Amino acid sequence: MEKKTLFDKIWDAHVIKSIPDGPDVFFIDKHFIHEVTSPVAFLNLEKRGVKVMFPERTVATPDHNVPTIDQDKTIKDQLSRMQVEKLRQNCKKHGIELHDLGSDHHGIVHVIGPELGITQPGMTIVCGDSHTSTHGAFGTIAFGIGTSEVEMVLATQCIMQAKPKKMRITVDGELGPGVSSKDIILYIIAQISASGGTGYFIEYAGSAIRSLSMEARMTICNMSIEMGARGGLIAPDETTFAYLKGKDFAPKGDAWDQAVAHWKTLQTDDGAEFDLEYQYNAVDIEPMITYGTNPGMGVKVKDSIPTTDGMKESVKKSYLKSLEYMGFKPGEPMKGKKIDYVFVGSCTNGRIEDLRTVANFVKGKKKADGITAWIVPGSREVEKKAIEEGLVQILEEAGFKLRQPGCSACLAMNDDKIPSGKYAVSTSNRNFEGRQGPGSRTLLASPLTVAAVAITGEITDPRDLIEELALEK
Ligand SMILES: CC(C)[C@H](C(=O)O)[C@@H](O)C(=O)O
Ligand code: SF4
Repeated sequence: MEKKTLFDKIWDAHVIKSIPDGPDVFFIDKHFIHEVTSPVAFLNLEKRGVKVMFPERTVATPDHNVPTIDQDKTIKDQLSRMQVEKLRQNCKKHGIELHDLGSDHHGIVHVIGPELGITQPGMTIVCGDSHTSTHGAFGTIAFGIGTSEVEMVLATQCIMQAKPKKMRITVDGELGPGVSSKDIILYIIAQISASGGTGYFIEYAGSAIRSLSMEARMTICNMSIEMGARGGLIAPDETTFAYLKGKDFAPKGDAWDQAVAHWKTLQTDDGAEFDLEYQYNAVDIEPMITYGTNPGMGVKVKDSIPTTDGMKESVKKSYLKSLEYMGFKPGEPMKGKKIDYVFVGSCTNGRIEDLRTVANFVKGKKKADGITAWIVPGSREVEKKAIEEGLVQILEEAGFKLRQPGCSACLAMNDDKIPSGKYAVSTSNRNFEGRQGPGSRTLLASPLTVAAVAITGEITDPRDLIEELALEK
C-alpha cells in the first residue's frame, strides 16, 4: 500500500477535482473570517449576486482593529469602526456566526477556534490571515488565504490550490528548564532562515514535540509562516483528544468515539517520504531572542549578535541596515540591553498557559521602573480564566497593565503602539520594521523571557533569575 504522510492523507481526502498540470479544487471544512480581510470579499459577492454557500462553515470575530480598552464603547477610530460594523452587517445578512466584541467567545480568531473546539483533527481550515497555520497543531491542514480566495470560499466552500512540497522537522529529546516551545520555533527559524520553508508544508515530529501541550504546539505551528512555509501541522494524539474533549463545538457521545477512532488514523505512515527533512536535538535549544528585523535573526539570549565575519557583501548590507534600525551593533551581547516595553499577547503566546507562566514568574516581584508592561489575553475565555485563577491580581500587583482581548500591539493596527525608537520584548511573531508602531523596535521571545525582562528592565536569560531565586531560598 502507498505510504502516506499525515499531510497527504488530509489533502487527498479534500480534493474534489484535480486539474491536469494545474491546481486541485480543494474543499474547505472551516472558514474563519475577521474584519480586515473580509469586507471586499463580501462586497464582490454582492456585486455578483452570489450567496454564501455554507454559512454554518464560517465563523467570524473582529480582532485586529479593535481597541483593548473600553470595548463596550463605540470604537473611536473611523476605519476600525467601519470595518467592525461591516463585519457585523455581513454576518447578519448571510447568517454567519459572529463572536462579537464583548461576547463570551470573543478573541483573536486563532485563539477562539481551538478553544471552542471548532478546530478539529483532519480538517481543512482557511482564513484571510497568514497565522491560520496555528490550527495545524490539531493535525489540520490550515493556511492563510488572500481576500479574493476568501470570496471564493464564501461562494463555493472550495479553493484552487497547488499541492505544496512536504517537509518534516523532528525535534527529539527533553527541553531544559526555562526552555519553551517559543524557543524551539525561534531556534528552528534561526537555523533554516525566514525563507527556509518557502514552498513547503511542514510536519513537526519527535519526542520533544510530542511532549508539548496543545497551547505550546500552537505556538510552533503559528510561526511556521515566519520561515516562509505555507503552514505546519502536528499529528493528533492523546494530548489533542484530551484538550478537545468537552469543548463547546467538539463532538459528543457516540460521535466523539467515532471521531477519535478516525483521528487516530491521522498519522504519517512509517516509510512515507518527505521532500526535505531536518532533525534537531532539544538539548541544543536554549532561551532565544531576536535582534533584527525578521524572525530568522535570532540568537540564544546568552549569546551575542553575530558579526559580519565571512558574510557576503550583498547580505552584509541588508544585515547592517537591519541592525541600524534596531540600534544594535554586530558582536554586542544581547544580555543587559535596556528595554522599554514588554508585550504578552497575540495568537502566538496570548493563551492561558502563557499568562500562567508570566504570573508564576513575576509573583511577589515588581516590574522594573522603566518598563511599561502590557498583558493582552488572546480571548475573553483566557481573560476570564486569568481573573478566576488570580493571575490578573498577581500581574497587576507586579505592575502589569491588563487590557482586553485582541491583536493589540502585535501589529498596531489599533491604538496599542510602541513609540518610535523604543524597544519592546514581545511574545508575538513578527519583528519587521514598524510592526508594533512606526519606528518601534521589536525583539521576539518566549513568555518566560518576557517576564524576566519585565522584572530587570533589560534583556535577561530567565534561567539566570531562576538560579538566583533558587539560591535565595
Ligand atoms: C492583517 C492580516 C492580514 C495579517 C496576516 O495575514 O497575518 C496579520 O494578522 C498579521 O499578523 O500580520
Ligand atoms: S495576533 Fe498578530 S499575528 Fe495573530 S492574527 Fe493578530 S495580528 Fe496576526
